[in-house]
Amino acid sequence: MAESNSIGIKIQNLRKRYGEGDTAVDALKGVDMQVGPGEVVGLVGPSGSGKSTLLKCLGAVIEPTAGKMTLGHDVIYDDGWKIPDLRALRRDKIGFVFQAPYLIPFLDITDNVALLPMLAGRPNAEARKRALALLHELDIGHRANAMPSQLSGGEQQRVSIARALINQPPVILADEPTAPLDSNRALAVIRILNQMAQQYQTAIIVVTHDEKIIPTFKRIYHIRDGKTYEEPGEGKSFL
Ligand SMILES: Nc1ncnc2c1ncn2[C@@H]1O[C@H](COP(=O)(O)OP(=O)(O)OP(=O)(O)O)[C@@H](O)[C@H]1O
Repeated sequence: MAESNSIGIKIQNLRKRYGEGDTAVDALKGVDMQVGPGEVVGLVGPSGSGKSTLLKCLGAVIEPTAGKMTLGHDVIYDDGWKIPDLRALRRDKIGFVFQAPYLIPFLDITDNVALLPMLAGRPNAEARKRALALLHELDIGHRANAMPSQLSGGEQQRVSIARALINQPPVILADEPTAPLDSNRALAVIRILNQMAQQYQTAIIVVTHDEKIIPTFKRIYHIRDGKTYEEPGEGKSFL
């Protein structure tokens, strides 16, 4: 479990400029955001507002232009990367959940979840044991030997949440995780994300347009033209 004095995610005055000169695009114009351990917040905004750019910066997929980002206990960026091994950072400190589950079709779901710790050098048996325990927590342990194609879309998304949690990262970035799901399954995914956030003290950012889940957030960051604005959400029960 992440230690309790972790700050989750903190972003300060983050800027991202694509290109240079006349054709430069300022996609992030000084973004501030903070998500505590155990908290799930929504990030919503129109097309082109900077959502993907913000997630890619936070996920250490692209380099910001300026500002500061802290994940868990670590300042990862302060006008330059502060972590020498960005691959290890992405593998160990950040969980990703996407719109599509992107499971590996020729591995059973336990190996799909166990793959990251195996790649990090953990013994296979230990990684599979931990994966199985997580699959049980996500109510899908009874299908542990199934191949991804044998599962429904909602079940596959639960497997992808288990995969995001396997290294117990302080942060999970979820990009439209419920878009293809019907209302009940979308709310089930949000319920699971909230439970897991609490249980593992993970800070979770959910980028979404999904009207089915927006009322469930207690806090929402709106992003417009490269700037974020925080608002209380409705925090509706999703049980
Ligand atoms: N690689 C790039 N080079 C130049 N400009 C880019 C690049 N990627 C994004 N942009 C620009 O940065 C701005 C923010 O784009 P971004 O993809 O972050 O928005 P978004 O909110 O995720 O949009 P959508 O909801 O449509 O995916 C847009 O003006 C976009 O055209």
